[in-house]
Amino acid sequence: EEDPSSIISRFQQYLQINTAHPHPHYSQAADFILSQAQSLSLETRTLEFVQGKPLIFLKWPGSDPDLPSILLNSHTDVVTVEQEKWSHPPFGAHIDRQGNIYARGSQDMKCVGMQYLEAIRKLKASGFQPVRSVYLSFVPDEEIGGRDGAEKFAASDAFKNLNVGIVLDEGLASPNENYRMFYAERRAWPLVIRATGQPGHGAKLYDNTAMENLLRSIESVRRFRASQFDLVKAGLKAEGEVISVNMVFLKAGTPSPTGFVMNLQPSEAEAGFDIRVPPTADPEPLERRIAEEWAPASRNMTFELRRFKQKVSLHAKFGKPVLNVTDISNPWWTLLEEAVRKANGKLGQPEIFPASTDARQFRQQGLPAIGFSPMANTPILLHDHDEFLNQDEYLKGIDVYGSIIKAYASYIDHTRKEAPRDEL
Ligand code: MET
Ligand SMILES: [Zn+2]
Ligand SMILES: [Zn+2]
Repeated sequence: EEDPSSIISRFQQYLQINTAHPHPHYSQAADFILSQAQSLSLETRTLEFVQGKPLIFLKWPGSDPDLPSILLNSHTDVVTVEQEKWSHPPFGAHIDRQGNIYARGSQDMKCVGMQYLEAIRKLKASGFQPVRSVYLSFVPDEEIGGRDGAEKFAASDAFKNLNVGIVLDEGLASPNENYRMFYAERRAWPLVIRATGQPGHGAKLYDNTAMENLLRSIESVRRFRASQFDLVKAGLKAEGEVISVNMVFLKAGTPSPTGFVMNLQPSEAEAGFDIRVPPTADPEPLERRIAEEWAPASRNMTFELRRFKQKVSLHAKFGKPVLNVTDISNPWWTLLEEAVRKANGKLGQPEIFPASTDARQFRQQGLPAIGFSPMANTPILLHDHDEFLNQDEYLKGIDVYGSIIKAYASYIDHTRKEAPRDEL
């Protein structure tokens, strides 16, 4: 058995590489991952769909190359930090007395990328041989939409040749003892609404100012937000099952240079919203609401709604939303549950991921993708200040992945042919 402190120190090394947007140090991360892969004798390949944005791709060959393979995906980038608001440097990976490791990416999701590798290290040391091939992808740009990362990867011939049968990707920390798992995710709909109006003296009361127009929209957005949030608060819906709307920026007017007098009413005002739409929601009423209530042309308003490219309508074909099947006919689900239990982990009910992640690129191809980050008894700190993960929780997660990878990589279905990919 390897000394846990060397395992933790490798995690710290990865965390210390600053891969925060807008200038992620991708080549440093790539070098680190490649050196880890070499120490594990994994086959390595670097794909660079866009220059400067390497995607590292590793293989542990299985004994039966005809069986669909396992893909363990993780992203190498992290979101930016407000450095001065952290108790410990965000790229220092400081460990405090309780064993909490502080770093941007400690939860989202450098933990997972390293846990895959550490689990493989342990399995190799134990003499385990996979039947199915196990692939690992370390992708760039997830936090900015994945266009130059997972999206191009999932569409590539390189990916098709892998004959992937199941994808694992990120989940979320769980404040209680149950790990969380996700079978689908909400869609991000970034929305900007703009109001224009007559400019004028700050002392004058008149109708149809840009600010008034924008404020009326914001009030309407807030009512809708509350209606959705109430469903969650009442326990009627889970977080991933409602539409969330949060105002994330406001821009209007010119602050007074002296601070004494602010007497200009601006002619333009705008607000930005992070909207997340569950796959179970009908997008049309929301689109109508945006056009008619939140940014009505009748109030001189315009809007920009950037919906991430969606090759397949979630409502296509079956007349009901296409989710990744969690029912018992999907063997990967049951295997995961058993494997987690074997490693002494507990699981909650499958959920819809309330944020968005690269898993959608694979799901859109009809592949089952499970979101899972083994962090129990951990506050949810992704994108927050002082993001941390406890070292014992991290080590436990390695054993959980060891158990999952073992189960997946040795799974042979004797009873029937493997389910074909969902036809989309
Ligand atoms: C649609 S891009 C997703 C970026 C990030 N993972 C988020 O959920 O905000
Ligand atoms: Zn993430
Ligand atoms: Zn994130």
